[in-house]
Amino acid sequence: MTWPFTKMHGAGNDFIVLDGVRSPIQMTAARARALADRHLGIGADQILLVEPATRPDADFRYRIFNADGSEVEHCGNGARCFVRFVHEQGLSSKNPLRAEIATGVIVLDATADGRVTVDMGLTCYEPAALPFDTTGLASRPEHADTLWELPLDEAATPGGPASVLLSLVAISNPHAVQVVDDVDTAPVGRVGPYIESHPRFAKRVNAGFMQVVDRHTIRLRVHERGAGETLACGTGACAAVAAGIRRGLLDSPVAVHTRGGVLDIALLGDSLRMTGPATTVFSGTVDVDALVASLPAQP
Ligand SMILES: N[C@@H](CCC[C@H](N)C(=O)O)C(=O)O
Repeated sequence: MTWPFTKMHGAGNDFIVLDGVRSPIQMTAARARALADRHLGIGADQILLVEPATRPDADFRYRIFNADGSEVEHCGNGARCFVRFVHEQGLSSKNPLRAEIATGVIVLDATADGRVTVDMGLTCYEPAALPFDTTGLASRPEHADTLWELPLDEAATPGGPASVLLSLVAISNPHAVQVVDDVDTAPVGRVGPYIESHPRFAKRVNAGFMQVVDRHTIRLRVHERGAGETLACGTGACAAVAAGIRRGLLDSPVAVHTRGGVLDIALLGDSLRMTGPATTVFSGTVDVDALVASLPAQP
């Protein structure tokens, strides 16, 4: 099965984008893993699949698969690349576009300066929305936010703090955000995977580490569920800004400095708007089943 693909990135968060409109694509976890493999495949943080919409109020359906093969609810940087892909491939010239994601419809607007603005859709701060099991945990109110104190395993943080204070945000997908003094020295590589797979998060979680620079500027690193640390995470940037505003640390708009570039986030009423770049890198074709067959069997 040979598929045409386009390699894209949004602030360094990289994607393989597939056109499931002109010919249907059967994505499986094994195919997504093989495509995303950085040594044996094409390499990507996520696979994006553009399909015909299944509801009348959307132009297309937009599906997202993490590098580990799991299908997820949302991807902010990917949403910007989705718009650029649809326009460049001639699938539609409409702007703004309405894209169906797992939890509803998001609105995407390619702006005159070559960037894309995404209205990110529903945001929820209830632990049950992630879901996160709060049984027996200490909580602390901070302005409009509730912080949850998650004990850390000594093995995950040798010599580090015994617990971490998390803001919980669901932007269709789940995020746990903590404030750190300096993102460069934050233990993202050790604590990120620990939080991602903590049993209290039944569907795992994206773990954000936010350094507040001033009331309109943060630095951010995100250990993404199913992909590891990425150069930028769009939904993670929105979650961090929402949490920072609710904690009384930030005011909208906020410039989010990631390792791959800057994302601009504004909170308008209840709605988070993210603006940032979307870049096409190259196109090609791939024999996906030959790729799957060439990979070592999973244990
Ligand atoms: N890179 C993304 C988020 C992709 C999905 C995430 N890893 C999850 O599992 O929820 C973004 O830009 O938002």
